[in-house]
Amino acid sequence: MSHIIKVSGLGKTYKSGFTALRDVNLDIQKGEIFALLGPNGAGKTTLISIICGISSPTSGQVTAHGFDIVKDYRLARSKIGLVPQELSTDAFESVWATVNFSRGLFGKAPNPEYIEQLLRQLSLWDKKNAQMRELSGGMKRRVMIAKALSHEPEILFLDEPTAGVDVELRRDMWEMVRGLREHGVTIILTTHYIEEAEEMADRIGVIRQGEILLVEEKQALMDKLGSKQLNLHLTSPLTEIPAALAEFNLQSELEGSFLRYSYDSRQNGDSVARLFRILSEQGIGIRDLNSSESSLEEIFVSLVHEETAK
Ligand SMILES: Nc1ncnc2c1ncn2[C@@H]1O[C@H](COP(=O)(O)OP(=O)(O)OP(=O)(O)O)[C@@H](O)[C@H]1O
Repeated sequence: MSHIIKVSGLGKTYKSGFTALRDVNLDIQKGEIFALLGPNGAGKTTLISIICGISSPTSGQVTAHGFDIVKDYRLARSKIGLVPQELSTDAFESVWATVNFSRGLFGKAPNPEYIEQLLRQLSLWDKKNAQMRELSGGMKRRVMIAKALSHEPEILFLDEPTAGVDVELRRDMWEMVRGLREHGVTIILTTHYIEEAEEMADRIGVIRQGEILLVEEKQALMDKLGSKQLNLHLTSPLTEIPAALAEFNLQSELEGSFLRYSYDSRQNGDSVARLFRILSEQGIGIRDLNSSESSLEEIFVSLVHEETAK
């Protein structure tokens, strides 16, 4: 896959003197769903605002579809749709009018067929003549997405798309975003919800205090999520781990009175049962046991915490 957005050495210091982004480097691949995770104030909106040309960078460079977002602003911006955090529309405008108006803002010729297809895809077609004030919160959000896609961009930014949205609607949104991806749109979303990133993203980026801490395939993070530890408290300490147990890569702790077995909970098959069988064959008694696992949430919290402690 080739990249559709390239962020290089991006820095942002606001007029107040506050540095919101430091040396951010990020490639977004064409056709992916990328989730940017980070606590409040981490710099997510600042980063999106710079890529979308709303705010200017202090240093570094961003290209969208090969166009520099400062030097070739119009061309770069024409490739991007943005759904901001706050919903802002004219209450008395119809859905049809407001979406067509957004398209016009990009200097694009009217294309009623495209707008119809868009509204159908977002399950808004039967509301096309409704005024914005007559719509539910979820429908308003979908109109914001239709507005963002009205000029046929290839990249869609969703800033906190499901903040304050109920569980059912959140699932609908996820479904819809997946549908957009199937239509070839590259999607970058920011979220506070780990679950949302787990559910939706191909890759996850974590940002904290203006710095990107990690960018990883979701699957790789899920593999960490699947990692489990089984801690065995033995009846009597072992001086060494018997060769018969070598396949388990056990760690011996507290002078042999504890054994720790780390395994992938999704691919472990019957390894725990086998471990117990061999322990019993070897005459190794177990006084007590417990197991623990790491979740994406824990990985995220510990990453963010580590940085705070620095
Ligand atoms: N115009 C501004 N002038 C000075 N500081 C600003 C300005 N806009 C944002 N900041 C600061 O920059 C930091 C990053 O803000 P930003 O809105 O990018 O964070 P965020 O990750 O989007 O947060 P949230 O999850 O709360 O939306 C914050 O500390 C914020 O106070």
